[in-house]
Formats: sequence, structure tokens, C-alpha cells
Amino acid sequence: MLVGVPKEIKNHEYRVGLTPAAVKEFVSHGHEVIVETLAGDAIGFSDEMYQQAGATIASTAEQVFEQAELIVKVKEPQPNECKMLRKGQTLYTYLHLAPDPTQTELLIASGATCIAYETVTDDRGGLPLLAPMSEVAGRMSVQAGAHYLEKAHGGSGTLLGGVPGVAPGKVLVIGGGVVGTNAAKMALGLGADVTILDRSLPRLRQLDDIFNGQVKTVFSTVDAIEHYSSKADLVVGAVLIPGAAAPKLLNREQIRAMKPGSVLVDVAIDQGGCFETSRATTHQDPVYVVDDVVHYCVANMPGGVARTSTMALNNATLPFGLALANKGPKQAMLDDPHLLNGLNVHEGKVTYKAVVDALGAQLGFGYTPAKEALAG
Ligand SMILES: NC(=O)C1=CN([C@@H]2O[C@H](COP(=O)(O)OP(=O)(O)OC[C@H]3O[C@@H](n4cnc5c(N)ncnc54)[C@H](O)[C@@H]3O)[C@@H](O)[C@H]2O)C=CC1
Ligand SMILES: CC(=O)C(=O)O
Ligand SMILES: [Mg+2]
Repeated sequence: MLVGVPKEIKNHEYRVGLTPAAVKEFVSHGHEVIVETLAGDAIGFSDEMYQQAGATIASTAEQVFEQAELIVKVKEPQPNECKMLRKGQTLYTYLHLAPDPTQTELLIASGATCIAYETVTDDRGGLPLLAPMSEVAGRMSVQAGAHYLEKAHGGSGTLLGGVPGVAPGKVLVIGGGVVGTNAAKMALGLGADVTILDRSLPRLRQLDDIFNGQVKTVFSTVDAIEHYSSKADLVVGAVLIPGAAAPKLLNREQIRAMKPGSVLVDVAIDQGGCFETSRATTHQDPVYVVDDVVHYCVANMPGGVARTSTMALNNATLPFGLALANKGPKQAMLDDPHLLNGLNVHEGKVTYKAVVDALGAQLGFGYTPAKEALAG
């Protein structure tokens, strides 16, 4: 199969779909790989390294999209990329369709087979292709929060760890999954006072064990969110209902009641955000202030540490990517229900229920089960 890797074009996005080591794996399985020039250059993966791994270098994205049968990317395709996709071609990348009607319409119109990293599942109820980036974003959320708590960056001037004689800052993590656990680890490492809210009691039990009682675990209710956010210096939004638009857990009034100079980091922004006042920002212009609360809502946080993130992402995406290339996308998905769960759009049909629930009525499309869509 001919596998194509275009250069990412989202704002300050330096990750790349395949590392040279991953290219070598595809080539050793008998596939051809075409990589857009400079696709990995910013993070130390030069065109020469890709050539040594067996790839051919293309001078434009158009060449990659025109030739490749399987396109491997990182971020959701931007409008001009969507327009280059076609029927018979498979796109393997993050999509986050539920909060994004424009992209959804363009992918439906393309006729392509679109597999979303974030909805591929595993045997333990996890999301194995989202997890590595959630680990990164969770860890970064506390770094970002600590930075913007500094006075010169708009914050209240609070040091999360405190010092002897001065109490530490309070960190509230809403959602105790992968992002939330990694945020809590970092916050705890800095010496902050950490509370995690989740609406899953089994998860709260696990967190209590993982952190050996060093973080407070609280069942997530409207009341708990209101109470703990009003006392917090940093709130990390880390909830997820897979594939669906994020629930809004803090409204404008509750945000107004927060301490002046406190910081909200809405990691769930890629699914539309979990705070009423959140809107997606970029690494170039990451924050804005509403009612004296600093909002950090970067939708591609791992892009900020693109070298670590690319390697972590490739570790997870490679086995499924190889299956897609080795067996052909249709057979690979029919053989593996977890990969099939990644299918969001196929030949104009939307195959992921939560995307239909979020956008079907607005855009006028219904739900087609993935197996039915693949049967044609
Ligand atoms: N902005 C960015 O760059 C990135 C964003 N993300 C996003 O971060 C979010 C979280 O991802 P993961 O941690 O991997 O998900 P996860 O599935 O591991 O964890 C989500 C947790 O939220 C909990 N939850 C759901 N509704 C809740 C509520 N009302 N109150 C409290 N907890 C609730 C669930 O029980 C679960 O424990 C997702 O939207 C993901 O797409 C992930 C990576 C990068
Ligand atoms: C998951 C995601 O949105 C990212 O890694 O950019
Ligand atoms: Mg206020």
C-alpha cells in the first residue's frame, strides 16, 4: 500500500504522523511511504532520515494526497486538506468531529474513509490512541497553569507549591481519566493541594489507591464543582464522553465567582470545551481573560512538545496503522472491533453515534452502523 504523510499545517503544530522509525516498519512490511518535504524537520526528523528509512520525499502536500491510499496525520484535516481527500482513500488521524460541523461536512463530501484516533478502543475500556496525548496534555496542563498563575502572565501571583509558612495553591482537576491523573501527578509533584472530581466511583477508588490518599477524591456534582472551583487557584478541565461534545460543567456565573487571577486550563477544548466561557486558542496566542479568570484553551497542547508527543503517538498508532496497510482498511476494521470503533465517516456516511447525536439534526444526516457502511 502507498502510505502518505503530509506536513501538519495547524498553528504551531510540529508533530508528524510517522517518525522515520515508523516509516521503516511500513517499508519492512513491503509498503511504500511518501513524506512531504520538511514534515518532521522542526523536531529533528530530516528528509534524509526519512529517505534512509525508505521513504520518498514529495515536494508538496498535493502530491501526497494525490498519490497515497492511506494518509497518516496527527491533527484533524484543515479545510484545504479535506478538499484533497477522495473516495477510496483512508485518513488515519485525530478528527474530533462532534464540535466541528465544518470538518464533518467536508469529510462526508470527500467520500473518504475517516478513522479517528480518539475513538479507537481497547479491551480495558480505554482509548489507546488518545491516551499518549492525554498523558502529555495532562502533564502540560499544570506547567501551563503554573506559568499563567505568575503575576506577569495575568495570574494571581500564586506559587502552586507554596513555601514553608505559606499554604500551597489549590488545584482542582475535573475528570480523573488519563489527562486528570497526569495533571494530578504533576500538581502533586509541585507540592500543590490537589482535588480530583469524577462521576465514576470505581475511578475515584482507583485514584485513591494510585495516589495513596495524597489527593482528595470527590464525587462530581454541580455542587462539588461550584464549591471547589470557587476555592481553586488552578482548574483543569479533563472530562470526556468519548466522541461526544464535552459537557459544560462550569457556567459563566460560577466562573465569575472564582478568585481573581485564577487559571482555567480546558484540556477538553478539542471536544468543544467543558467551561461555558471556553473557546479554542493556539500556541501562538494561548490565553484570554474572562471575569478576571485566565483561560488557557489550546486544542493541540501536545504540539507544544512535539518531539516527545510524536514518538509517544507513534508507539500507539503504529500497530493499527500497520494492520490498515497490511490487510487493507476494510478487512483490518472487520477483523478488529476496536479499530472499527475508530471509523467515524465512510463514503459519505457517518458511522459514529455520538457525532450523529451532536450534529446529525443540524446537518441533516443519520447514523449508519460501521459494518453496514463498510458493506456498501
Ligand atoms: N487539548 C488537547 O491538546 C488535548 C485534549 N485532550 C482531551 O482531554 C479530554 C480528556 O481525555 P482523557 O483523559 O483521555 O479521557 P478519559 O476517558 O481517560 O477520562 C475522562 C474522565 O472524565 C470523567 N467524566 C465524564 N463526565 C464527567 C463529569 N461530568 N464530571 C467529572 N468527570 C467526568 C470520566 O468518568 C473519565 O474518568 C478529552 O476531551 C480529550 O480529547 C487530550 C489530549 C490533548
Ligand atoms: C488529542 C489531541 O487533540 C491532540 O493531541 O492534539
Ligand atoms: Mg471572579
